[in-house]
Amino acid sequence: MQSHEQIAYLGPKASYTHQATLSAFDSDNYTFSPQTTIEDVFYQVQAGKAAYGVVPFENSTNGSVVFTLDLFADQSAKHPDIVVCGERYVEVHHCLLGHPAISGQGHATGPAKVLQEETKSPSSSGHATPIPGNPNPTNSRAAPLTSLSHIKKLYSHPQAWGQCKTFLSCYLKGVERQDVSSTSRAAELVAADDTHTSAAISSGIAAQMTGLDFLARDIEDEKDNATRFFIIRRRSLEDTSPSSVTTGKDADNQQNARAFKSLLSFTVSHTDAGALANALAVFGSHGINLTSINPRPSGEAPWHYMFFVEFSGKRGQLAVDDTLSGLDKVVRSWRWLGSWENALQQKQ
Ligand SMILES: O=C(O)C(=O)C[C@]1(C(=O)O)C=C[C@@H](O)C=C1
Repeated sequence: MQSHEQIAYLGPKASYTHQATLSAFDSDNYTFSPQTTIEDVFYQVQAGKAAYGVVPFENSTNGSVVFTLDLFADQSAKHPDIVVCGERYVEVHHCLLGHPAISGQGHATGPAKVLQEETKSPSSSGHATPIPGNPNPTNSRAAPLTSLSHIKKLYSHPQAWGQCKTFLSCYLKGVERQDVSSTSRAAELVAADDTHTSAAISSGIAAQMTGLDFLARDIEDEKDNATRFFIIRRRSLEDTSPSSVTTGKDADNQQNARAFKSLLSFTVSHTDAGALANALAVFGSHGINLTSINPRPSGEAPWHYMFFVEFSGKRGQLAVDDTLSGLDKVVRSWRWLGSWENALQQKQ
C-alpha cells in the first residue's frame, strides 16, 4: 500500500485551520494529522514527520497571529528550516455553541436582572456597556437564538475574542473566558461539561462534530471576517541554488511579481539612526512592493525587535535577488522565509 504524506495542522477536526487544510490538500492523497498547538505543527514539519503544515497567520479583523510570527522568529532555533510555500484564505463565521438553558437555570437575579433592565434583552448574561467603535451595544450584528443567562464560562482560541468583541460586550459581558488551543478544542470542552453552563466560540462544523446547539450564529464583528493561513514545509536545497534563479524580462515584469509573495525577517542595529529606514529603502529602490511589516520582540534584549516583511515577487526574480543582496549590506541579520503563489492575484 502506498504510504501517504502527512499534513500537520492545528486541530482537532473542525478547526478553521482544518478547513484551510481541506481546501489545500486532497484527503485521498494525504493523511491529515491534527496537532494540539501551532508549535506542534512547526515541530512536525521541521522534524520531517509531516511533509507540510498548515497554520493561521493573520485575520482581517484582529490582525496577526502572534504565536505564528514568534515561531518564525524562532528565538530558540528549534525550526530553522521552515519556509512558507502557499497560502489559503478562509471565511470565518463564528457561532456560540453550548446547551440551551434548562428550566430553573440562570435566574435573572442580581447582575443579570440589572442587565435585563439595561438592555431590554432577556437573553443576555452580563452588562451591556458602550465600547469605542460601537457606541450602541445593542447594535451587535447577531442576537442570541436562545437565553444565555445560564452561561457562566466561555471557551475559545484567543484570536476569536477579538473578532467577536461587540457580541461579547453586548450579551456576555463579564462572563469568565478561558483561552484554549483552538476553537474546535473549545467545542470539545463544552460538549464534555456536564453542568451545561459553558459555551464555545467555534465554527458551525464544530457543532455538527460535537452535537452542541447553536446559541447564536455569525457573532463576528465584521461580516467579511476572514483568516489567512500559511502552508509551510522544510526548506530544500533547490530553494537557494542558482539553477532555480530565473532572469530576463519575463522574471521582472510587474504582472509576474504580483503573482507571487515572499516573507522575510530581519534585525537592524537598535542604536543607529535610520537603520530601519535604510533597510526598507532597499525594497523601494528595486521597485519591490512591500505589502506588510510586523515587529516582534527579538529576544536579544527588552525593546529590541525583529521585523517581518511581506512583499510582491519571489526569490529567483532579478529584482528580488538584488534586494536580498542590498539588504544584506544594511541589516544585522536576515532570514528568507519563503515565496509562494499569491492566492488573491485574480482579485487585485
Ligand atoms: O482555532 C481555530 O479554529 C483555528 O484554526 C485558529 C484560528 C487563529 O489562530 O486565527 C483560526 C481562525 C480564526 O481566526 C480563529 C482561530
